Amino acid sequence: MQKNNQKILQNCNMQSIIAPEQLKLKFPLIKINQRSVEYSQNVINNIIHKKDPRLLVICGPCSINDINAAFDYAKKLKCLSTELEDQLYIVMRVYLEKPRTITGWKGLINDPYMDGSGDIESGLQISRRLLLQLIEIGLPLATEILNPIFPQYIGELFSWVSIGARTTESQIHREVASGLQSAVGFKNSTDGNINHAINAIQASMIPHHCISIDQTGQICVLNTEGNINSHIILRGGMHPNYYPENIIYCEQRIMEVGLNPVLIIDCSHGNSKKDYTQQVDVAKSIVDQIKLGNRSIVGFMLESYLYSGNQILDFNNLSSMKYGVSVTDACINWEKTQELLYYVYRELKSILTTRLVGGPKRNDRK
Ligand SMILES: O=C[C@H](O)[C@H](O)COP(=O)(O)O
Ligand SMILES: C=C(OP(=O)(O)O)C(=O)O
Repeated sequence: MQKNNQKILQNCNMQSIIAPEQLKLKFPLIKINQRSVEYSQNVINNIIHKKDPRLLVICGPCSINDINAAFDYAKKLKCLSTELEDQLYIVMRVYLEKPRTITGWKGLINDPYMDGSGDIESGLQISRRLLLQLIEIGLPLATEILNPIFPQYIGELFSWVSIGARTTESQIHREVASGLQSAVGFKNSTDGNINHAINAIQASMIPHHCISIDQTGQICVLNTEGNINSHIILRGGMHPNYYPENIIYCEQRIMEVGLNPVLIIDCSHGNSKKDYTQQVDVAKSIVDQIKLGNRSIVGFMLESYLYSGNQILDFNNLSSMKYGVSVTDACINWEKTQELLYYVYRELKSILTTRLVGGPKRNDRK
């Protein structure tokens, strides 16, 4: 038997943490809320399969850095989502892990105190408690899965998940996706390549056998069932890829592998050329394309927070951080978000409900 802290890899030490079932005992998902997560997973799966004509809107801060700000944002989003729910199905972005291009803060789970101490056990506890509170408000939640073990702790709380541009090509992430009940969006790669995401969709649709941990924390083999709710997210790369010619190219590539095209457009990242204000133009282009008859776009993503822009995270001066301003990618503010979603709602009202009639159903392989 190895002792907990005995060095296995030479350049690290180890520390045990709480098992998933212990965390869930401390912060249980009560039956009524479990039903509401399952309900919203179903709604989203129906949108992906074009059985529900509403547009999926995944909207929220680039990362969750402050529980109170997340909560304030969620309350506003809930009111708006209730108002617009006959046309738009709004899901809150609750991103708790951040993949970094080189280095940087890796999110609430990995470093909850934002001081580099990396207290992951506290990160998991704080995150699970927050997620339960957000579900209690009545919002469906979305996240990016980065660490393949974390879904064992919090995975059942999300109604939609993403595999990011930096991990779409990873077999491990495709395996995780194949074991999830919720829809999974695979981002195109950071350079704009869409083939990795299309490969990932196909890989995640079939069953896999892979190593993970079980609810007791014991290492185990997972036998996954395959996920028929996988789809692509166009997030741009070296150039934006939300223009009609990009959409048509992507639809054709997806059809070539025998699937009906289902696309979500990320208005941020490469599509906004990293200028958060341009998210509005991307969303407006999506509206125009839908009005002109596009059937493959089923939703879009926005990076939005209470206040606009972003700020540099200074580990040594946390007290000077501004409330409700992103510490990772820049976001549009709440007022702009609201204005934009009202615009989308107004422009698409009466179009969305009819656009899917006779349209291709995603589920049927061609
Ligand atoms: O959405 C978030 C960022 O684009 C992603 O985490 C990469 O961030 P970085 O390039 O600042 O590391
Ligand atoms: C990291 C993100 O996106 P991408 O993987 O597209 O860079 C994100 O949406 O936070």
